[in-house]
Amino acid sequence: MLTDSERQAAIDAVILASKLCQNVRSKLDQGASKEKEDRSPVTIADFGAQAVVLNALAKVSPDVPAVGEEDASDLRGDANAALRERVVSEVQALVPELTESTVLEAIDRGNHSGGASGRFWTLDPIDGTKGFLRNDQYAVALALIEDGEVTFGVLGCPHLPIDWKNPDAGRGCFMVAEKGKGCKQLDSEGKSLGKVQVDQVTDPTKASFCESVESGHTKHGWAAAVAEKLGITTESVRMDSQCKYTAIARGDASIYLRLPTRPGYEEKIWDHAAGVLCVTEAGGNVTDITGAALDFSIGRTLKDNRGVIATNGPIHDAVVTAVQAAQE
Ligand SMILES: Nc1ncnc2c1ncn2[C@@H]1O[C@H](COP(=O)(O)OS(=O)(=O)O)[C@@H](OP(=O)(O)O)[C@H]1O
Ligand SMILES: [Mg+2]
Ligand SMILES: [Mg+2]
Ligand SMILES: [Mg+2]
Repeated sequence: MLTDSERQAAIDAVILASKLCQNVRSKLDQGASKEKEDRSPVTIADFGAQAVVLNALAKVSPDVPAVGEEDASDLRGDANAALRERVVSEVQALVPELTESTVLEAIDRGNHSGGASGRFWTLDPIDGTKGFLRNDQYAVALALIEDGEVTFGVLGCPHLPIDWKNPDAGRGCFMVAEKGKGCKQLDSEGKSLGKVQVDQVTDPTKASFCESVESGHTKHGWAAAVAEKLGITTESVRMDSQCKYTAIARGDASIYLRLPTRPGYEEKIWDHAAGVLCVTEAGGNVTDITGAALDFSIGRTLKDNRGVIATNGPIHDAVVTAVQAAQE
């Protein structure tokens, strides 16, 4: 069971980490990022946000481990000295008492392997790093998993319009979902803007759908074929990161398709845990492309699932059927 102090610490930590990300984004240069072994990008903000969140959680729940995307070994050694110094300096601007060694220690708290028993946090310090670097959407995603089930999630979307239809009216949305208690939206000060709900579309031809910007992360051609089968005529909305889950939870869109680009890819638990709970607690449904529930109990990845389909609920079966029928 989530305690009141864990709930508040998690929300505060995601808001603080989002501030760090926005600070870094205002001064991005070539030295602010590097390529990881898998050739994906990581920035000083990914490391800094992981340090800020896992340091805060260590204070409130020291015995609860964490599955985090980033690893401090990417920051150690002489070759990474300049990047490391910038990470520490960004963290200290917000949490002055942290030192280089406590920053690295906090990042390393994310090395847990996950699994089916007990409680652990999972954190994606920046989801959609490519979007972050493009000045586009990104998310700070934190969830609590208890005995293999996602029970709590905080999804920070620092650049997402509070009102999708009115992007000039302010940005920065923080979604908080708790199993059995719904999903609410907070502003960047942590003030509640009320509960959110998925849209009520029951006719798939009236549905709108969203998908990743990056063609390496989802098969755009397959999604276009699904839309055609469903009779959807509006263009897809391409958006980076778990902000797509926010879009479904708030009723900005009805369908999020993440269709595998290659056979061996295993989706990571931190790429989905918080977003999935936001959608289900807002009344929607999330499965893989076969219609099976996502299994967060088997380690750091969703290795028994392929792809993701998130919808408002009533149209879910029709979307799964169309995804199967449109498979190349
Ligand atoms: N091949 C493949 N298939 C599916 N997903 C992959 C793949 N490779 C990477 N990733 C993960 O995609 C995460 C980014 O999410 P999105 O695709 O929704 O955002 S984006 O439009 O690409 O920016 C991204 O998360 P971050 O690394 O946190 O940005 C990756 O974990
Ligand atoms: Mg990454
Ligand atoms: Mg991610
Ligand atoms: Mg990430």
